[in-house]
Amino acid sequence: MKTVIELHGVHKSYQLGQHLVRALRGVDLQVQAGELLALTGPSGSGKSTILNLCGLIDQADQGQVVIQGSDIASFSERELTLQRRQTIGFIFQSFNLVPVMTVAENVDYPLFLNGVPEAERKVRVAAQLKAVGLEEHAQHRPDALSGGQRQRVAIARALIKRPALVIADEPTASLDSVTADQVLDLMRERGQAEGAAFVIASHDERLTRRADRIVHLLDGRLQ
Ligand SMILES: Nc1ncnc2c1ncn2[C@@H]1O[C@H](COP(=O)(O)OP(=O)(O)OP(=O)(O)O)[C@@H](O)[C@H]1O
Repeated sequence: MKTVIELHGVHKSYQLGQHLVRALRGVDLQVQAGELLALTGPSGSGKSTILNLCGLIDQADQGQVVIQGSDIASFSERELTLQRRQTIGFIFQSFNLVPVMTVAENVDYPLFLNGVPEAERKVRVAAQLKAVGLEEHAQHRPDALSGGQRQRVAIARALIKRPALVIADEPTASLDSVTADQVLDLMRERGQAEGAAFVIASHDERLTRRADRIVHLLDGRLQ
């Protein structure tokens, strides 16, 4: 199995006024290709901080973050941005779709940013929309869709660039329970089909039932 992302002895603190908040206190974590990892823990335990580090949005104060064998400390800002664009897909609780773009344009956007030729983009977007069951909504705008359909668009957008890693922050928190089940099944199925590693922060028990592995955080440490 190929390791996609590794955290070694990671510490991260935030300065909050006069206080230093120790969000992570020595975290070791490795996620393999095709694995779905659920990150659980109470509010404030450090889940989002781990997602931000794995998503190369933030950097550790101490310790190493290694993506596909490269320590990110060796990356320039530009290399970090490129790595994020090419290797990592993001799924958010509130979908974060672009409201003035159609469903197809939202899904196409990461490929456009990565400079993929238009003819190839069209084929890949059509295939990805079909895979998430939204081909009939390609020309609709997100506000014409249900919450579950919007999250399917977000899944298609995250997977369209064939990322090694998908980061998801509470992806079912805005969905009713039937829709949440469908979205989770879709993430699981598409993730396995595409061979992407998923790191998902969630309190949702349905997710933890479908995960390959569950890690529990408490006060910035893995239990
Ligand atoms: N930008 C920031 N500035 C100051 N403190 C922060 C910042 N981001 C996070 N923290 C603090 O770091 C700790 C860990 O926060 P984090 O958001 O990672 O937890 P979480 O487990 O994701 O919580 P939740 O489930 O509520 O989203 C908390 O005490 C939080 O207040």
